Amino acid sequence: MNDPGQLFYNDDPVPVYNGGACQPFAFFSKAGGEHPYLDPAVIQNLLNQKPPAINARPVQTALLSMLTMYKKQSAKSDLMCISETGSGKTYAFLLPAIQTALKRIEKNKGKASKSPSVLIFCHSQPLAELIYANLTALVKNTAVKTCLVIGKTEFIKSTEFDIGVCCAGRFRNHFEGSKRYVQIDVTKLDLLIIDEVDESMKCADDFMLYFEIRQKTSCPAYFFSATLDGSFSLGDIFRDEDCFCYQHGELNALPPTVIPVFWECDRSMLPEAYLDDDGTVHAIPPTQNNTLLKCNPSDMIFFILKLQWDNRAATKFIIFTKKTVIADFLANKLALLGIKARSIHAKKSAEARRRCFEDFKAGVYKVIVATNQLTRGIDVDVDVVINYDIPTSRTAWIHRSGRVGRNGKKGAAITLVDTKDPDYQTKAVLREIVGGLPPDKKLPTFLAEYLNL
Ligand SMILES: Nc1ncnc2c1ncn2[C@@H]1O[C@H](COP(=O)(O)OP(=O)(O)OP(=O)(O)O)[C@@H](O)[C@H]1O
Repeated sequence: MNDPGQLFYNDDPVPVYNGGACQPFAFFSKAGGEHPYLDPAVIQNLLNQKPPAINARPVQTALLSMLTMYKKQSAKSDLMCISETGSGKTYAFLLPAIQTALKRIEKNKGKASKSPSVLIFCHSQPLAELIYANLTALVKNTAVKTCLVIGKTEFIKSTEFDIGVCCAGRFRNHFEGSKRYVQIDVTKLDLLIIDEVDESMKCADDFMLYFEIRQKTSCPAYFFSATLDGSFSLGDIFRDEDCFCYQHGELNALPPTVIPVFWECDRSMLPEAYLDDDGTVHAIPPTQNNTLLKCNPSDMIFFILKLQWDNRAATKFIIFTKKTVIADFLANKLALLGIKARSIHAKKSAEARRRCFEDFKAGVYKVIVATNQLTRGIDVDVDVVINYDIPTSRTAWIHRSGRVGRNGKKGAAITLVDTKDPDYQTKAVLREIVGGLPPDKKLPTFLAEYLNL
């Protein structure tokens, strides 16, 4: 977290306020003094967060520096911002978004704008809901009007808002407009923000929408992600002739706060953990020096949870799996074994997801079983991530595992590996995952043998 990262303007490294005597952005609140960029109400809202945001994270310092030290250039230029999972990118783009909207409101002398000043796009509804919750908390007691434009909600009736948080599919209806859908005018946009850019650009329809928006406006666009693996095209959407880039941490790697762990499982083994007729849990605790012996993956998860709880090592867990049906199966199996768990995936409503997160925060459930839809951007306080299966790409594994080790806190990411899995693709992804680990990371023997390393 002490590493300030590096800001570039047209490939040249440029300094940011990162320490020494001159650090107006290291703190959001300077006792007795006005912040050089942020509105006092927004600062108060940052301080009211739980826990309060008092110090700016490096990515936030860099962006605020860019907007003030290089005001003329940043008024026109795009930004590509790559910073590790959990490093604070959400506030890093929300703060400029809010200030941009406030500037428009001031220019309009408080009169409502007929079209948005800032649009923030992200690839999934749960992420949009989370960003929107952060946004509404930060604009409290300001004149900024916000709007959530995502599927499975009512169509918006008015375009008189300043900042919209959107998913491309629903936004398309309002972009084109019709008798049924009010049309959002993007020609007056002041700032376009695309979060999880590498994921968003992989979908052809989303890509086309961003392309069309960029054709209609000359405003700057900011792109954010923790990964950028080259498996997608930025096309003309990122205007790289005059641009800023920021990077914090190693590209496409886990932050050092995440400890990756690999455990061997065997899908063909019969269940060992079961509940008998009188409700007693029978489990053969397969441990040896605190390491689990091989068993089937759902039992493995039960034993991992027990081991961690018995040793008071961790309290809250998120388990990832590729399939909705497996997420439901695992949550049910854990519940049968007396562990309160909830599954959360695309087939659940926004309201069910919101309740699940609230209950999880309150400690009603200690375990969430999620699908890939929750892989990116989701910020819940967990100690351990368990990868029940190997995801479809190394970047997905980084994002899944990056749900721990956030905001400077340490956490473990356990990946279950079935060495009998015949799927060539899974093995190839695992090889990429292992290849991207720090060179001094010691691999368990079973994994090194399985991958012929
Ligand atoms: N300045 C700050 N002070 C205190 N907490 C902060 C600060 N900035 C961010 N946080 C907290 O750190 C956590 C991680 O931030 P955030 O979700 O923005 O990370 P991210 O970089 O977007 O991660 P990901 O790539 O996984 O989406 C959040 O809980 C957020 O509230």
